[in-house]
Amino acid sequence: MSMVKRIGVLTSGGDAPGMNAAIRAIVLTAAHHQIDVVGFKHGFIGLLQQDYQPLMTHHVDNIIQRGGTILKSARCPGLHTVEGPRHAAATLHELNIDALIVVGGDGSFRGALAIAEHYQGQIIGVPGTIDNDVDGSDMTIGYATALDTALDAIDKIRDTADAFERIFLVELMGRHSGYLALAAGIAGGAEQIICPEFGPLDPHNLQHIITPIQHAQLLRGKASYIIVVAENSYPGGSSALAEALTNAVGVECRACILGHIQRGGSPVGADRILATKLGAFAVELVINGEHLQMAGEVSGTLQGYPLAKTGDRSKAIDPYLVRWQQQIGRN
Ligand SMILES: Nc1ncnc2c1ncn2[C@@H]1O[C@H](COP(=O)(O)OP(=O)(O)OP(=O)(O)O)[C@@H](O)[C@H]1O
Ligand SMILES: O=P(O)(O)OC[C@H]1O[C@](O)(CO)[C@@H](O)[C@@H]1O
Repeated sequence: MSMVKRIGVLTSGGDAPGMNAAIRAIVLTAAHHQIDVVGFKHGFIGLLQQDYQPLMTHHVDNIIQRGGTILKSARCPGLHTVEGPRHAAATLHELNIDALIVVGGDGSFRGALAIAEHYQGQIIGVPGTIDNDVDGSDMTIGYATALDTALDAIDKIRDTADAFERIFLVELMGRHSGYLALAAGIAGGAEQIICPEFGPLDPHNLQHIITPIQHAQLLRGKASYIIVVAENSYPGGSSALAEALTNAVGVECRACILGHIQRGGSPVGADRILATKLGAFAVELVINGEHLQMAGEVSGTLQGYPLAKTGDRSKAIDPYLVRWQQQIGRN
């Protein structure tokens, strides 16, 4: 039997579809190994405010299909203070938590590392963010669902863009990464994709965006034209870019910002499976005595990955898709 008696779990940062499935897998796997689970509410805030609840198997009935997170999530400025991580570790010691599992993005893992400076127990991460910008796992929990949500919206925008023969800019989330924008742009048949990995946009030189639009107009006449734009790609966002392009091209451009719609909804099958595997594997990492590792899946194989390296940004957006998009002159 495992020496670990009690595990803490929390969800932190932007919520992602599949976080509930991960919580469920953690609770069910822990129960199988006779390990108790305590869920901390609202991310790290639950550690600072001792806001928690025991998680029994019946608490995770009927949640695998639900978006959001039953534990709630939050960003926790308190953890950035000198006292915050010390305080969080004190809560874990006081409640006899042998290991903490943090479900979130690389920011949450930085928070976990700060707590580890003061905590005697084990810490394991599970990558949950729609941004897919975490090193050490091909996919993060929530990304597949967010991609499908974005596609559903892009397909609908195409209908109205087509009817009005308009240029649309569709802004997708991703903070500072273009995984979602590239994938949704390709799968949505976008005419152009703009994301941070293609280099910063200079508001005074938009010719490389304008020229392909003009070419398309020459070839096809007036027709729908969709540009998928990752957030933070242009000062003032896609609305400002739409205005700049309207002035430059002389065709009315509209911006559509999908925003938090991308974070919601029932997780697709791929996210439920990934979350189940990574949640279960995180508990196994704990039982095996691992510490400061993230449960990841690379090329179909579950593996631990150092938490400290998860934010290194070494996982590039798909180079094959980037090259193809460039070859066909659509970025
Ligand atoms: N350097 C740090 N030191 C201490 N705590 C941190 C640090 N970076 C992040 N955190 C904690 O982790 C929380 C979540 O981080 P962040 O807002 O970057 O989201 P994330 O986990 O990267 O997820 P997502 O990118 O999907 O929103 C922060 O609100 C903060 O409490
Ligand atoms: O909901 P908030 O705090 O505005 O965060 C938005 C950010 O969170 C993310 O959705 C990640 O979860 C980013 O893509 C986005 O930049």
